[in-house]
Amino acid sequence: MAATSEKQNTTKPPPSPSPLRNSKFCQPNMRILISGGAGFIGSHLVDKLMENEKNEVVVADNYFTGSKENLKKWIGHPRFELIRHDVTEPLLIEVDRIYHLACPASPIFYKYNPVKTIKTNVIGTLNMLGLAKRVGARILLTSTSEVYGDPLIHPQPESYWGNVNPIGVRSCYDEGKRVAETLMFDYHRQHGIEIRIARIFNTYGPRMNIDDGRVVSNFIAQALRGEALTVQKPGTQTRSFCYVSDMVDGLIRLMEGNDTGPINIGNPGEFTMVELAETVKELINPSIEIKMVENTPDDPRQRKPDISKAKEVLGWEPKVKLREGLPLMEEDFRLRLNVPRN
Ligand SMILES: O=c1ccn([C@@H]2O[C@H](COP(=O)(O)OP(=O)(O)O[C@H]3OC[C@@H](O)[C@H](O)[C@H]3O)[C@@H](O)[C@H]2O)c(=O)[nH]1
Repeated sequence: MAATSEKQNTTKPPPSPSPLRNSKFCQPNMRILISGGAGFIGSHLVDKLMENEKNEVVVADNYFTGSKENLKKWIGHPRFELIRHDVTEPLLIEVDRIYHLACPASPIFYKYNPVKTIKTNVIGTLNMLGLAKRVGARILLTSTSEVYGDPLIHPQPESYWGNVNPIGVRSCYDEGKRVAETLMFDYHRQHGIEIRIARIFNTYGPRMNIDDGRVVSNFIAQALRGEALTVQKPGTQTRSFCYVSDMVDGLIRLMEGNDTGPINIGNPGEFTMVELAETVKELINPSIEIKMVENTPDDPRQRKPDISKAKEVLGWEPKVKLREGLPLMEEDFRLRLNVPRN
């Protein structure tokens, strides 16, 4: 008997959040939850989704790394709602879509309280999946390129299983996101939940926290303050940087497309950290120094997305080159650091 009802569960379409969704006479808006919507990528996603008048956007954020400041233009808007909420606690609301972004993403912040980071990834994702199951919502998880660890295959396709240290200082994040991906697929297979998984590669743009600790924000803030750019050794390690508007475009395409993923969303332009420092120096402050400093354990030596799948399945590829995106971020940092252009 139990086996039969379990089998039925996998074939049954997920429940509709409300009878109104199927009504001929009422055309309700699409209600979208964004966990972590007050953060850097989340707030840009809010801006884009709010452009569509058929969308109602609900943000749940605990403000650990996000801030109300990022959403100030929407506070009070009739189609927008902001809830102070930590995803490690259950949330009961009716929504059609869930973008599950909540988790500190900068290594400094996710390593600050690793137990909390893993709880956010595991219990937070369970709670969001529980909500998706109850109300029949489609859920997108923002996973990470860190699931590939220190990759031995380059560039990284989605089929690569990764090279991750399970007991290292980064594992609260990379193993946490790997478990989150597992949970997504288990809920999909076991309960028929509609899932989407994006593997986000390094992303930059306006609204990154000034003291976020990640490399692009560090270098821009240092260049504007006239401080030396701190390249962590050896400086030959590579990353590929995606501008935030391209990232948001990729996430929305993935959510509204038909493929579960995982799909890499990132810019394949690859730079060493020395090259990045030289570019920031040239564009923002040619008189500053570049200094080599100690690195942290398990820093991946190379990272570049293979985006063939995103191109084929989503018709997506990034448009903004690093040399175009850096000045846009510089403008925002100048305003916030109060360093006007001479
Ligand atoms: O001041 C700095 C900061 C960082 N770095 C180097 O820059 C590289 C990138 O470091 P970041 O801290 O920006 O980001 P990481 O690539 O380590 O992690 C990121 O990966 C992808 C996302 O999921 C996350 O946002 C984040 O975890 C590293 O090699 C690091 O050693 C510097 O050279 N100088």
